[in-house]
Amino acid sequence: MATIIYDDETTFDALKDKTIAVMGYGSQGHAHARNLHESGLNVVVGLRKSSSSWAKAESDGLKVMTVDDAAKAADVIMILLPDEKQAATYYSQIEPNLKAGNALVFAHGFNIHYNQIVPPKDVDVFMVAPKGPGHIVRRTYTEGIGVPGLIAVYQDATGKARELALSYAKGIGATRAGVYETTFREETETDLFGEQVDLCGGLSSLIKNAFEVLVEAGYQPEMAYFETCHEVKLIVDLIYEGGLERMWHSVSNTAEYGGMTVGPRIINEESREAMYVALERIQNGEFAKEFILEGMVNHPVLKAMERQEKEHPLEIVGKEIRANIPWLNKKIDDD
Ligand SMILES: NC(=O)C1=CN([C@@H]2O[C@H](COP(=O)(O)OP(=O)(O)OC[C@H]3O[C@@H](n4cnc5c(N)ncnc54)[C@H](OP(=O)(O)O)[C@@H]3O)[C@@H](O)[C@H]2O)C=CC1
Ligand SMILES: CC(=O)[C@](C)(O)C(=O)O
Ligand SMILES: [Mg+2]
Ligand SMILES: [Mg+2]
Repeated sequence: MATIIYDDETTFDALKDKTIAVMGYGSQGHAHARNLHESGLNVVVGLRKSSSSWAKAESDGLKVMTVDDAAKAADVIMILLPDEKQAATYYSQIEPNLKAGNALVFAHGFNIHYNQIVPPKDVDVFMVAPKGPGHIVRRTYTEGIGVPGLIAVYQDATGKARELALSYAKGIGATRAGVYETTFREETETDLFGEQVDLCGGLSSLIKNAFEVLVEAGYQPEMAYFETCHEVKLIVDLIYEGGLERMWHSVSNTAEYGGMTVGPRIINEESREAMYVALERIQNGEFAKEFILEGMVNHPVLKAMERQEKEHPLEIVGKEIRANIPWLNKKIDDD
């Protein structure tokens, strides 16, 4: 079983005299930088000069510098750039500015685990990985709660890496929900598996296929949207709060019996085999290689798929429906 660390078992001591550079101000970057800053820690944000987030980070009260200057100024460097861009930026702007005893930090183990970044031996390398999207990391922090986090130490040059990781996790609010100890390998492989098979890939594919079947069978797209997409959140909220048990308790007996008998026929042995194939491609590095190469040629496949997805009837009708529900569709950056 995992070791879990909570808020009252941690302090800011390891970080209180350090400068933390948060590289990137995207989904995770804005959340880490703002939460650490509001936790009273010394934060600078590293961005490229052309970044549209530069002004935003400044208006959020943060000090912004180029990646190069932020790396120079910092003791602890958290890399929150897109995974496929980290290695190039690391070798050109971060590594030349690393000093012995600095710490290099990641929110996902991809670049270390798949050998894209090979840090010098005289720095700490560890991970603080929130188990949730950056915008939720930010929103929950402001609500006085947090998203659970993982920590892992890859390299402990100073003997302080674990303590630093826990202070950092406290600074972003993760210890409020509990921090779990893991390894770079375990985090990387399970995180990729989760987002491909279940959370992002599996779920979106389930929604789209169910929507298409209803529409192809002649039902109105609005009915199909509510049934296959909108209600997912309401059902997932119950599972999130109280497990499958609370969800089965809350739905009708009809839904419970129908769901329990038909569900396994939909996500079946064939799907399970596909899950094993996905896991194997993660474990043997094939997925990582495919994704890195895709990034090196400027994402032709990803861009095409994003365009196709935007044109999907589910997205068209969904947009119209959400526009009529005032509390939906607020800009994600509003939180
Ligand atoms: N998204 C999430 O919720 C989660 C992400 N993670 C991990 O966190 C890390 C960051 O991911 P995420 O937050 O999604 O990233 P985003 O794509 O949301 O943000 C990337 C940031 O990096 C900046 N950036 C991109 N290229 C460069 C460059 N060459 N030089 C300087 N800055 C650059 C972008 O700014 P601009 O383009 O304006 O210059 C932007 O601020 C990844 O390791 C990811 O796996 C972990 C858990 C969850
Ligand atoms: C939000 C999260 O944890 C993911 C799905 O792993 C990611 O965005 O990479
Ligand atoms: Mg994840
Ligand atoms: Mg991920």
